[in-house]
Amino acid sequence: MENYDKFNEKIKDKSLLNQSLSSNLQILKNDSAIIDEKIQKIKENLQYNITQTEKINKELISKENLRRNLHNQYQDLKGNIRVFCRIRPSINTNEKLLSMEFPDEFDENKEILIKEPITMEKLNQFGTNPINTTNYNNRGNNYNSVIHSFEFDRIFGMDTNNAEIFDEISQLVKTSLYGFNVCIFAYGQTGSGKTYTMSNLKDGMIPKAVNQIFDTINDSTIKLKGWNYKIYGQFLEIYNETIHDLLNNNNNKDDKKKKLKYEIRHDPLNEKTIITNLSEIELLDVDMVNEILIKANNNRSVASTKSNERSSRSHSIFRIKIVGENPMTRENTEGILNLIDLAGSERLSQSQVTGERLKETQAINKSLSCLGDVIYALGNNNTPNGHNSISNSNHIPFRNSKLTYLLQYSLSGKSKTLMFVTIPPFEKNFNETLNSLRFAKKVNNTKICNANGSRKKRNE
Ligand SMILES: Nc1ncnc2c1ncn2[C@@H]1O[C@H](COP(=O)(O)OP(=O)(O)OP(=O)(O)O)[C@@H](O)[C@H]1O
Repeated sequence: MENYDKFNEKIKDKSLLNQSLSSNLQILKNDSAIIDEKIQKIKENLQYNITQTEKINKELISKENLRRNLHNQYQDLKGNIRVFCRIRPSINTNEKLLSMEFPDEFDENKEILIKEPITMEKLNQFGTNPINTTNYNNRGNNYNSVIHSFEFDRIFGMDTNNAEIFDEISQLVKTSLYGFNVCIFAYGQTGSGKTYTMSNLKDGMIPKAVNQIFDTINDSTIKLKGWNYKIYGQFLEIYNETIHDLLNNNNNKDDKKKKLKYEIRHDPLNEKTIITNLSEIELLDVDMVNEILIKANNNRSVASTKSNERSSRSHSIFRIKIVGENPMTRENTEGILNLIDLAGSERLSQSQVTGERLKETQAINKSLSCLGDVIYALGNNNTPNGHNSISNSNHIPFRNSKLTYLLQYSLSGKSKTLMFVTIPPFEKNFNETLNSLRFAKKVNNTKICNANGSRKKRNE
């Protein structure tokens, strides 16, 4: 009997335990249902957020593309080939100034008028019936003087400084961040201010352009949009149709011994160009550019006994490669900004020089006229979207000089070109000034496409 009671007691305990367990199980089941419900809600929220992020990313890409397209269209409207004329100031000299007239920067009219200095020879030549005349009062005498007129996109007078000039080209520099190739040339006779415009350490176009590129890529909005950029620099010289590396003095000294060859190689599929063996430096900040400019200048001096003469007789090209990557939008860009200080444009008569000087003269004459021919041919070969096309081109003579061959993909396709024609302010330089302006007029006088594809002819 006692055992029976104990047995009953145990059964009672177990049933109590069972009851407690099943009620706990029920609680757990309820909790689990609540947790499942919460997980489901979190999943739904997550899905909603993913969809929203995808939507925002798509909007971001399309807005970024729209912004880039608008920027590009704005640049297209200004023209794919632009020419700016810059007049150098007269410094510490009593040289007689050339008589020139041009509008101030706010004037719509962009014409420069240059009065031909009167010489007895000219007076005899033109007599009293010149083709293009005006009254020119010189020391009380009435002379008829020829006036030459040229029209450019901008004309900068003697008191314009480099910073004001850079303001005008800063938008163009920006297009290289968007994967465009840009060429900025300085063309003019020796001493007209090409190097001052391009490479002046304080505020030349090279340090200013690099400064702007760094400012833009370090801007927080660019980073927010997901873009990372790397910047690389090369500095080369083309002298007598031969390439020299201005960032590697050993190579220059040992060129012959080591037979290092700097050859231009094109990749037509990707429209990219490399120069074999040429040094390339990753630019990490703007201070590196000043070091590069000083180094390049020293290397130029090593290559020649008379450094000034060498700089006048060769083309120097600062090539900045801007590589952009956006993991958010899975986009990649690569743009090249070429800043080019051309050899002095003064035309030495080939009959008056011999030997090394004759070779130099022929090389400069050939490459500068080839540059003019190429730009002119490209200008007449625009596609309806305003881009120069090589594929549907009539023959464009890129191969006729190292300079144009090297710049083939930077002058055509998705590219922009700007030329500074620099002129000195003196009467004594009149003939060369006229030659420079005529060359620049040929470059500027190309048919260009505006954004809606219609063609207009300039400067007729
Ligand atoms: N806008 C300017 N303001 C002040 N000085 C200038 C300006 N332009 C040129 N110069 C000065 O005039 C001189 C000749 O200029 P620069 O060396 O730039 O000429 P260049 O055309 O590059 O000549 P080269 O073909 O020999 O290289 C230099 O002493 C330069 O500092």
